[in-house]
Amino acid sequence: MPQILLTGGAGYIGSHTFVALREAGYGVTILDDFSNADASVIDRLGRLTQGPVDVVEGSVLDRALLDHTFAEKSFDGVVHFAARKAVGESVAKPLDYFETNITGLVTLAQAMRAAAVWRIVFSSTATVYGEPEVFPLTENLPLSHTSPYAFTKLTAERVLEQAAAADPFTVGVLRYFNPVGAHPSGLIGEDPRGIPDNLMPFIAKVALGEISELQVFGDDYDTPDGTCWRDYIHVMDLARAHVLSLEALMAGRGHVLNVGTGRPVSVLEMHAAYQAAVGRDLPYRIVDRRPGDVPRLYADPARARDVLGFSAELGLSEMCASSWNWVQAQAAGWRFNS
Ligand SMILES: O=c1ccn([C@@H]2O[C@H](COP(=O)(O)OP(=O)(O)O[C@H]3O[C@H](CO)[C@H](O)[C@H](O)[C@H]3O)[C@@H](O)[C@H]2O)c(=O)[nH]1
Repeated sequence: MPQILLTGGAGYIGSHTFVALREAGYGVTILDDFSNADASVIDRLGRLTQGPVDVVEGSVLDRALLDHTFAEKSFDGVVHFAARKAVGESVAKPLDYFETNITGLVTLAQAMRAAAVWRIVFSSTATVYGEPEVFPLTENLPLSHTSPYAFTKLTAERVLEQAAAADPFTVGVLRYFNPVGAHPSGLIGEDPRGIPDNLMPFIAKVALGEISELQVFGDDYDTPDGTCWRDYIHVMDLARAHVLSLEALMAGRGHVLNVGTGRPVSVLEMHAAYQAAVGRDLPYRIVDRRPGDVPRLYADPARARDVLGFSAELGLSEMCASSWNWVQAQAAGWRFNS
């Protein structure tokens, strides 16, 4: 059984990828410092995969811990999620983002090099395309950054590219578009702390009655209904893309790929789909544009299909239904009773 080190494996995308990897027959060890994840996720992963969950608690900045972890087990590859991911926070605390997202990656890559573990799947983001003007987005477009967060992801991509030019790393870079939804069991999902920044968790809180209304940030964009277009991808599809990415790395094929559906969805379309999943109207109000938002962002998913055989299978209704299932399960309090 191939063994994978999954950094950030207790987080939102990491936890779903844990399940997908276990179901695909991989042995998985999670490395997580639980700075943005609840420790109860581990029990739930155990329930979902009906087995023990190997966890190392700590940071990718801890070189001694990484060396110890790589010495304990012979790993065939690493899937690296552990990072900070809030764009707004990155503007306020850029150095924290550089430390975790860039120094963390370099420390991990150094430890991998020392242990001769050469395969890595890296979590990147569509924000590396900056403020694009050509759509859909193909991987060969020029890259830029409009926030410290985007800078860290772009820099990390380049760190890996240059490391792979010198040492035998095989690298899979996955540029996620907008991950949403949850595992159909309702046992794992996105668990943002405090008031969410992102659209779907925000609508979910409106549906739960925790927030009175959705604020739609601008309806005067150059899109059919005036609200921004994004490429939302179900986290279950995204998790599956990581398994396929690892398989390609095992076959010696590095890659840089968009992971999206290629189908843009407006804010109002997402709101309507969530209402349909919930079965009642959810209040919203149009407010001013949010600074920094780009009107359109959606993938050309062709390369991921050609290179990995990956296509997103789940649509907007499954994204909304699974999110609603998850937030209701959480609200019902099972997480405290499990
Ligand atoms: O309360 C809200 C929240 C969001 N939106 C709108 O919904 C759309 C999606 O916003 P999100 O915050 O959910 O997602 P973003 O596309 O802004 O950003 C996300 O996707 C990016 C890549 O596309 C980065 O990865 C980033 O980290 C991640 O938060 C935007 O038009 C935004 O203005 C609202 O109208 N109201």
